[in-house]
Amino acid sequence: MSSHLLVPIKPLHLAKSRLRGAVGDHTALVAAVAHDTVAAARNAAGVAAVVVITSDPELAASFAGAGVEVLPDTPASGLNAALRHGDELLRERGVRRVGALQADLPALKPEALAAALRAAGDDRSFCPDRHGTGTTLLLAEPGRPLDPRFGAGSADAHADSGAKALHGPWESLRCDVDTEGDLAAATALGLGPRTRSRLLPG
Ligand SMILES: Nc1nc2c(ncn2[C@@H]2O[C@H](COP(=O)(O)OP(=O)(O)OP(=O)(O)O)[C@@H](O)[C@H]2O)c(=O)[nH]1
Ligand SMILES: C=C(OP(=O)(O)O)C(=O)O
Repeated sequence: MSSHLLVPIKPLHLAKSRLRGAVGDHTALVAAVAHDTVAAARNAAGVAAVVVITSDPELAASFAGAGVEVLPDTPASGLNAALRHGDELLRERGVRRVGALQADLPALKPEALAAALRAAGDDRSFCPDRHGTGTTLLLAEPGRPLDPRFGAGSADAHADSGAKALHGPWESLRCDVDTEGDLAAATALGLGPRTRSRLLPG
């Protein structure tokens, strides 16, 4: 069954604080990473639609311009609250299967996401990040709430919630970028075009 993927993104000036200083224009890099992530996800087999959740006006405009649906954040702050709100909206519309994908996967390959979605089947599932502690993708069971538990130690939290861990040859899906070391790992896997032109101009 195909999935609708929610992609939450903080206001640009607040996002990816540990990457400040890694490049000249921090907000442009965060936007480039998010656009590469969403573009790859939209091209993955098994993804019915990608829906961005953000209250950042610049991001909202650029994603809308690219034909991506954008939902605003909820008044209740925080990542899991934003995801719960998006999940409720989608399920009210009759969407059967909802997932959450992190916005910081600049090397993501559509084939990698498609393979992980196939491996998930109809199970509640999650993909741990390359460090094994965080989560890059969470999938609800069809017809069931997303019940997101993102934050420090979210891989264990999602496993404790009954989600199946997805392990397979999808390094690009596991490579979220919080630090300069993560950016180097993503660069080795092959960056998406917008991130590449920010980091490796010319
Ligand atoms: N829409 C929305 N997205 C959020 C919110 N909090 C976090 N996110 C997004 O969720 C993902 C993980 O967020 P965090 O780990 O809190 O922050 P980060 O920007 O990745 O990095 P740090 O500044 O290093 O903590 C990122 O894609 C964020 O942009 C929120 O309140 N609303
Ligand atoms: C919030 C998470 O991501 P990050 O690696 O950006 O902290 C998480 O993995 O649950």
